[in-house]
Order: sequence, then structure tokens, then C-alpha cells
Amino acid sequence: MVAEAPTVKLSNGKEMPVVGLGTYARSADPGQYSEAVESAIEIGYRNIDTASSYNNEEEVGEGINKIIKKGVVTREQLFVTTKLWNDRHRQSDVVPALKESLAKLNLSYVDLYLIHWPFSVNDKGEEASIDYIDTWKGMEEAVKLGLTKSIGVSNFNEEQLDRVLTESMVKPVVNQVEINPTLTQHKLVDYCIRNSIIPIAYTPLGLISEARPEFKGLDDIKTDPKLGEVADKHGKTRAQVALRYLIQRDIPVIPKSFTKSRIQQNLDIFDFQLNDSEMAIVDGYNIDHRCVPATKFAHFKNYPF
Ligand SMILES: NC(=O)C1=CN([C@@H]2O[C@H](COP(=O)(O)OP(=O)(O)OC[C@H]3O[C@@H](n4cnc5c(N)ncnc54)[C@H](OP(=O)(O)O)[C@@H]3O)[C@@H](O)[C@H]2O)C=CC1
Ligand SMILES: O=C1CO[C@H](CO)[C@@H](O)[C@@H]1O
Repeated sequence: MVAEAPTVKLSNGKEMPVVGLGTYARSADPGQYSEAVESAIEIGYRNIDTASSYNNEEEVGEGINKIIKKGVVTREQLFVTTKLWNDRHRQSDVVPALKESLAKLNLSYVDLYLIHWPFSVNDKGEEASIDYIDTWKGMEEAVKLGLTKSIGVSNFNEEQLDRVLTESMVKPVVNQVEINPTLTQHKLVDYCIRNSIIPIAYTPLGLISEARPEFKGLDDIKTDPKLGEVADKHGKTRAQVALRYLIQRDIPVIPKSFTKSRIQQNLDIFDFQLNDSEMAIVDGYNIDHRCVPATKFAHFKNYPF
């Protein structure tokens, strides 16, 4: 058991724990998602991130419901996020899509529902012409129906956020985007914070993550001694330093792990502080490298990067 993460207040007054468990995996053994969710909550996590496109909502929900039944936490103590996929962007599709997610999760509401990407696709996988402002109206209906406490977006750029802010009634509380030491995203983060949108870091470990051999040959943050020295000084790992760096920039993180010791490690980041020069060392690894470039959508009009 590790101490629970502190929370941040969203612009609508709700509280969100600043560390959550990510649950995306290219493949998983049966039971692996639910076990990770159960372990995480037992360890002290109170924030779980999933998406309809991860095809794991049943298992994630199974883990959540099991641990509630065990009496470890109540539903109200948890913060659960899921996301609307690109093929359900029509305004009238949003509430039905969320109801399907809730049925799979076996929950009556989520805490946060996100538009996963700013572009929409048709059944052939081509870009559809649905404007994300129309999708957003469907998101607002989901709040009114009590199916989600808060709504936000993911992978939106500044221009796209600007439109949602100016053309909507309910404001997005978060923008979930890739941020890590090799993709520091200072400009987008500053924009979000200035506009009371919490930036959430996905793929927060970036190139540090040990399970990404495809990134070999890029600036090797896994072995560079400077980061090793910072980690050793605090008795922490490189991954913990990367997560702590994000937290000190007021950026909540959602690291994914199926490994119990790493799930534990990724929450154990609140008993040390990086000083200014250590923050600058981590920041110095920036090479604007995207682990999730979503290049297959790069020709779309609403591709954000
Ligand atoms: N909105 C969006 O478009 C996106 C959202 N996401 C969300 O963000 C979450 C996190 O991003 P993700 O892409 O998974 O990347 P992460 O940065 O969380 O890295 C995950 C990888 O790092 C490994 N790892 C975890 N902890 C450690 C550690 N302490 N030391 C070394 N390696 C570690 C994991 O391996 P192992 O499991 O074996 O421990 C896993 O392979 C996703 O799971 C998903 O929920 C991600 C991408 C896009
Ligand atoms: O959320 C997500 C999980 O990761 C995938 C691949 O890296 C992304 O495409 C997706 O947006």
C-alpha cells in the first residue's frame, strides 16, 4: 500500500487524483487488465483510465466492481475515465456510445468522458465530416443525463481547443495528450493551464518505458548517466523521476503497467522533490518525439499534430 495521490480541482469543482492507472495494451492475457486494476486499487490508486477502443472495458469494470465488493473502496472514492471512439462522433451517437461503455464497465456513471481524437471516421475508416463541436453537444447531453460527471477531450491542439471553448456551454475540464521528457509540450501545456483545462499526460514514461525496443537508437534516456544520477540521488528509478517531473509541472499522469512492482513504483512519487536544476535536466531530454503520432490519420483535415 502506497499513500493515495493528491487530487487536483477541475474547472467544474470536481476532484481528480493526479495519478491514474493507464490500461491500454496492444495485447493482454485473459484477466490481465482486471488483475492490474485490482492491484492498483489495493495499492492506493483511485483513478483508472480506459477507452472503448481498448476493448477492455468489461475487464476493467470487473476489476473495479470486485474491489468495491471486497470493501476496499466505494464507487464514490474512484475516478473512472472512458473515451468516445472516432466512429461515434455524430451528436446522436454520443449518449448511446457512453451507455454501451457503462454497460461493459458495469457502472452507472463515469467520472470523466473524453472525445478520444478530434477527427471522426466512417465505417470504411475514412475521415467523416462530423464537426467535433457537434460531438461536443452530445457530450453535454451525457452530463445532463448524469452518465458522466465531467467531459473533456484528448489529442486536441490549441486551435481545436479554442473552438470548443468559444462555441460550447460546458467547458472541457481536461485535454489528455502525450507528454513526457522527450515530448515536453510546454506551449500546449501553458495554453491549457491558462484556460483552466487540466493537461493529462498519456504515455508519461515515453522512451523510458522498458517495453519499447522500437525506439532504440533515439537519444537513449534509458541509459544516459545524467538522469541516472538524479534518480540515484533520490533513491528512485528513472520512471519515477519522469513522473515526478510531470507532477511538479502540475500535469497529472496515467502510467500503464501490468507489473505489480511497477504499478506500486509509479504511485510512489510523493516523498521526494526535484530541485530546479534537476527539473532542467529532465526537461533537457526534449526532442519533440511522439510515441503516438497516429500517422495513419495524418492525411485527415482534423489531424491535430
Ligand atoms: N488518449 C490517447 O490517445 C492515449 C491514451 N493513453 C493512455 O495513457 C496510458 C499510458 O500510456 P502508455 O502508452 O501505456 O505508456 P506508458 O508511458 O504508461 O508506458 C507503459 C509501458 O511502460 C512500462 N512501464 C510501466 N511502468 C514502468 C516503470 N516504472 N519502469 C519501466 N517501465 C515501466 C509498461 O510495462 P509493463 O506493463 O510490462 O509493466 C508499459 O510497457 C495508456 O495505458 C492509456 O490509458 C495512451 C496513449 C494514447
Ligand atoms: O489511446 C490510445 C492508446 O494507444 C494507442 C496506440 O499507441 C493510441 O492510438 C490510442 O489513441
